[in-house]
Amino acid sequence: MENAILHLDDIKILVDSFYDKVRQDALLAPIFNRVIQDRWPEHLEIMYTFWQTVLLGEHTYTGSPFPPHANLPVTKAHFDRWLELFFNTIHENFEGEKAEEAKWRASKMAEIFQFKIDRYQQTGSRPLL
Ligand code: HEM
Repeated sequence: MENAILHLDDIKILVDSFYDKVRQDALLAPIFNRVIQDRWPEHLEIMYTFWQTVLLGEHTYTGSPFPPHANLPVTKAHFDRWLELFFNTIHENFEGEKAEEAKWRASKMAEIFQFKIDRYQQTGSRPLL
C-alpha cells in the first residue's frame, strides 16, 4: 500500500506534520510553547521514538508518557482539538492498518490522560503514576 505507515521515515512525516499543525493552532500552541520553548527539536525526537515504539514495535522510547501532562492547564476542549489535528494529519498522509491503529492509540491515550488530569484538578492529589 502506497501510504502505509511502515518505516521510521513515515513516523517522522506523521510527527512533523502533526506538530506543524499544533504550532499553528491558537488553542494548543501557547500550551505547548510555554513548556517546550526552544526545545522543539528535542520534543520531536522524543515523539519519533514514542510512535516508532507504539506503531512499529521498535522499542526506542524509554520515557513515561503521562507525567509531563499532569499539571498542564488543559480540559476536554484541548484534547478534542489535539485529536482533531491528529486525525486530520493521518487522513492527509496515510491509510491502512497502522494508520487506523495510530488513531485508536491516540484516542485511548487522550482518554486516559484526560481522566487523570481531571481527577488531579478536582482533588489536588498527586497522580501515583
Ligand atoms: C491537550 C493535549 C496535549 C497537550 C497540551 C500535550 C502537551 C505536551 C507537552 C507540553 C509535552 C512536552 C513536555 C516536555 O518536553 O517537557 C508533551 C510530551 C509528550 N506527550 Fe503530550 N500533550 C497532549 C496530548 C498527548 C497525547 C494524547 C499523547 C499520546 C498519544 C501525548 C504523548 C506525549 C508523549 C509520549 C510525550 C513525551 C513524554 C516524555 O518526555 O517522555 N500527548 N506533551
